Amino acid sequence: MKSSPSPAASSAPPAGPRRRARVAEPDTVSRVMHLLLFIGAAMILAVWAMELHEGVINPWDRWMQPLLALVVGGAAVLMVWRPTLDPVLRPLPVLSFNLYLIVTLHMTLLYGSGPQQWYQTLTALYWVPLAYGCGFVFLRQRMALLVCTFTATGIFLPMLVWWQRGQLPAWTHEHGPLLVIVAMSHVMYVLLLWAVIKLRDSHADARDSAERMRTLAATDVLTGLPNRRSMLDTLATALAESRRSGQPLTIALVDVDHFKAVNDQHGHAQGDAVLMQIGACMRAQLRAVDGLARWGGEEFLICATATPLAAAVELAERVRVAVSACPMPHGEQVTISLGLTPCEPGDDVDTLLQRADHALYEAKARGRNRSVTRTREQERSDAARPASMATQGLTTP
Ligand SMILES: Nc1nc2c(ncn2[C@@H]2O[C@H](COP(=O)(O)OP(=O)(O)OP(=O)(O)O)[C@@H](O)[C@H]2O)c(=O)[nH]1
Repeated sequence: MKSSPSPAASSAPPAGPRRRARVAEPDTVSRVMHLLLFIGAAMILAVWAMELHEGVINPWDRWMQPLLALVVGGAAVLMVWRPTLDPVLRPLPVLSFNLYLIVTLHMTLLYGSGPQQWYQTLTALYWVPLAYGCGFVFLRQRMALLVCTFTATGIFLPMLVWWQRGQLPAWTHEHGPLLVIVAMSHVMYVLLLWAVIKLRDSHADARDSAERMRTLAATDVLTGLPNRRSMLDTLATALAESRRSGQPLTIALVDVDHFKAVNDQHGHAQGDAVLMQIGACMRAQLRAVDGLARWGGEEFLICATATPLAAAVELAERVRVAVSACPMPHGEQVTISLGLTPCEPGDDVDTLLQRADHALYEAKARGRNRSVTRTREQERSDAARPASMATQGLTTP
């Protein structure tokens, strides 16, 4: 046993509040998208009603706009009603909106006339950047880029060709350059949106890998349990919480008995497998709220929150019996020793660990495969007496 109270405990950073994942949950994203679709459908209907009321609506928009509102709103309703349909239906409103804009623009140019033709062309062109934005919000990056390119080409190419061929009689010489400028601005919109989405994705990637690094830094590679650094944070938090709420807190330092012999007789790889099995076996005996960490080497630490010493002794016994009954990869029984100590007024992480270590030392000294408790009172009276008369903690079995 190489057990020592943690000098690192005092220098450990105080446990900070757990960071909340900043990446939005998928259902939050979906909810926002559904809301956007409902607002979109309402706006299309509002535009339709206004144009109808003002008498500036095209004959084809009389039915195309309500149809578009129906598709957009209907898709939103279906997505809310059946969330599994969400990924399938997501492209539908975007594609319909883009397609509608292409069709209404061309219909306007082919069948509209006079100033109304210009009004309709311009109003449709105003909405196109919104269609690009929807593409990047609702679709995957590549798909969005494809849809936007298709929409921009579908809108501007025929217009430029028709203008070039003089097939747009109401258009003067200036309309051509104007059209080219608008087309260029649309290319810029799409590129800008694409850059923003790229940036957002790379930020999300950076956040994910930072999160992964944090998890790795707090996890023991062999057992998958929290490591010593993480447990020091947990202890500091649990101690502060215990002081604040007055709830009891007990910790137990656990050491595998004669583990060196396992390594020596069965090899280091089997030793590793035994440690993993012990970790899993102990974790299965604890409540989810209890902390269990690989403290180092063949040592583990249990942090039993809201647990008085008497209950922790029962818990330690349960863990000890479970480990000794647990089938091990090398086919032999393995036992553990535990040193328990309750959190008492005036304790900090260091004093707590020190007492647990003393208790563990005593468990080893008394023959191993047992748990021993140690309180502050015992520490004080031991300090006051000669070593030969030191009091002994509660011990099992
Ligand atoms: N396989 C393996 N062995 C480890 C690991 N970490 C520490 N050990 C071994 O654990 C053994 C601990 O031995 P000791 O400290 O002498 O204690 P022990 O043999 O368990 O005896 P007691 O604790 O006194 O019962 C050493 O042989 C270490 O090499 C590990 O990650 N994997």
